[in-house]
Amino acid sequence: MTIKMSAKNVNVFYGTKQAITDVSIDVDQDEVTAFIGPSGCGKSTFLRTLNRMNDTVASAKVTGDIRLDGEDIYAPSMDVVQLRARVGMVFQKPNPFPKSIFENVAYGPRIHGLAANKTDLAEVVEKSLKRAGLWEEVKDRLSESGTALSGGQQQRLCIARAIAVDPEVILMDEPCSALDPIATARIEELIHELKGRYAIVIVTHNMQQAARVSQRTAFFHLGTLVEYGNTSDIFTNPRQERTKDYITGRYG
Ligand SMILES: Nc1ncnc2c1ncn2[C@@H]1O[C@H](COP(=O)(O)OP(=O)(O)OP(=O)(O)O)[C@@H](O)[C@H]1O
Repeated sequence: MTIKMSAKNVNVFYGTKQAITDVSIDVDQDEVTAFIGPSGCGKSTFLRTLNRMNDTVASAKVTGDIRLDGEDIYAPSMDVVQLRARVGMVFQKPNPFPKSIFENVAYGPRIHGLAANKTDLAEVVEKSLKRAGLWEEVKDRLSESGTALSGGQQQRLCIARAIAVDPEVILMDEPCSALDPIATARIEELIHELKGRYAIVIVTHNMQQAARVSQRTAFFHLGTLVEYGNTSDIFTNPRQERTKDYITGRYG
């Protein structure tokens, strides 16, 4: 295992309420990691600690140690804008900007100074849309609004937008929950294609999806990490009773 991100003894509080208790986990560079668990167990909260999205919630407080390639992402010297480019995020509901398809993808590389000129920028946009599996569908209408695309296309546009700034890690928070089965299958295929190039962490409610897309699975319950291991072991031979109860549908 090549560790890309490492979290140690992480706690998250919303005001006085503790949402995550003492979670330690390593995220593999080359594999897809799934976070599963019943509603409210803290999957999204923990995911958001990995690129400091919790900073945007006034009541949220994070303690513990989280590292990206060994670098403390909560260090005062860490540039959070830069961090969120390195650790990109795709949300539950596709959220393209109300701008053209081209601009949705070009925005990040432009503000991060990743393209020297217009030609360069157009290349980055094309490469990102290709990598997100959307290019063929949109290449003739790049100036149309991103919000006019179908839900599944919008989600792939959001993935292209994350890819455009050349991230190292992509966090996906239930990326298919607003999509139909065909659009969902397309995103799952895409996750397979992106694996290896980016470390990927996906939160999902859907255990079949976790089993299909991930190689590592973390099971959360009541704000704690109950079990973390190879996806095949978690689903066929869990060590913890609570994991077994969850995957056999006894609760959740
Ligand atoms: N902004 C917030 N302010 C206060 N409490 C919050 C906030 N966000 C989440 N929580 C609480 O933290 C706990 C964990 O929530 P979180 O959304 O991380 O769980 P989850 O496992 O992702 O759930 P779901 O699958 O339903 O999205 C819950 O009790 C939730 O009510």
